[in-house]
Amino acid sequence: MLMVLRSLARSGVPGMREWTVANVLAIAALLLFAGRGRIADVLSIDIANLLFLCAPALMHAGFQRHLDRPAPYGALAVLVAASTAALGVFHYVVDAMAVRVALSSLFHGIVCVAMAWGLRPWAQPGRARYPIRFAFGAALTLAAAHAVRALMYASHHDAQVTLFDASPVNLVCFALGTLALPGLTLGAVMMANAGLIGQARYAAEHDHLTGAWSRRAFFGRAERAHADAVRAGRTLSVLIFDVDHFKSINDTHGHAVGDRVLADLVARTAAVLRGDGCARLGGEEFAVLLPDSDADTAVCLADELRRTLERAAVAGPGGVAVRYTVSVGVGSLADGESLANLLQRADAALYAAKRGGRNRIADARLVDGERCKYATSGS
Ligand SMILES: Nc1nc2c(ncn2[C@@H]2O[C@H](COP(=O)(O)OP(=O)(O)OP(=O)(O)O)[C@@H](O)[C@H]2O)c(=O)[nH]1
Repeated sequence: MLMVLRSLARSGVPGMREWTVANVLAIAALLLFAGRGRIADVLSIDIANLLFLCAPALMHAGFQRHLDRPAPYGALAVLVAASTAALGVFHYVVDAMAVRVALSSLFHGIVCVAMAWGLRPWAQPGRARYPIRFAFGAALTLAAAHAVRALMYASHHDAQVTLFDASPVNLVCFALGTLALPGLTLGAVMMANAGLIGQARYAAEHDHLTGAWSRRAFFGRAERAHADAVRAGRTLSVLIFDVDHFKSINDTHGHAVGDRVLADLVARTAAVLRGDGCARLGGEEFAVLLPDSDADTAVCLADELRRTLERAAVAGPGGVAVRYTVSVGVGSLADGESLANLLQRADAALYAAKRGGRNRIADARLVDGERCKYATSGS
């Protein structure tokens, strides 16, 4: 497990450092426990117990950080310190191993309950479900097992117990101790992997600058929307639009202001056309799919968008308001039409709107070769 965690060390996944240190401490603790009788008691009992308490505490801190929550280091440190002090009392004042085992299990049980509560799957919207459920189940199982173990040892506190007797109880506890951290770590690695896959998918499907769908995602979504519309006999429209004279905005106000215009355009488009979201096809060209919208509705929405953007402004150098406009091509799916043809007609309509003077929309139904018989335009 440690090697698996090491392979993910440079992934930048939040919580990875805590999970790795937890595993190192647990291994060190188990080695010290195994040295009982051969090395000093302070190492094989006190230090080993301390490290063994720190391991689940760090696992919990790692899960919290992974879930974008603050790690409760203060509370965990107090709990570890109090438990270590109590373990010290039952070593140096009254040497009672059963009580030490019960206390250690009580600590593990409490931390595992806190861990399970932090991982509760119903409070993690937007995360891959299986890894969260696995880690939650592992934490809950461990909490229950430690609770049983704590009760068992607490009720036999006067019995002479050693951890290395081949009794059934010890075997169960040994199996628990061996599988506990790997089980939690497996959950952590699954969550880390799911997070990395999610990030990679987001990066592939979104434009970094504006947050709009990427060109690749747009074509995937358009294919699905087209297939749905054909199968159900429903309408489908598409808007393709482009910032007018964008080069001159860049040249006049700088590239950073041009970037701001693109981000502003995407945010405003999302507010006007809630539908499928805006996609950046490249440069300053964008598209929006409008499922269940016929041509007339799409023309109205396109004009609402054009008017909204015409009124918009972003801050330029020295606080100057930089305005921009768009030209829009509107295409609506005809009977039996392919997606490629629909997009090609919407694109042709966009260029008709550009030729018509910009800051206007052109309806693909009315574009005939080089001529566009109909376009709505701004002032
Ligand atoms: N700031 C910024 N500029 C970009 C980005 N991508 C492309 N551009 C610029 O967009 C400009 C596009 O210019 P043109 O294709 O000539 O189009 P235009 O000036 O908008 O003219 P029309 O479309 O005909 O109205 C180029 O200057 C590109 O450098 C970007 O991500 N950020």
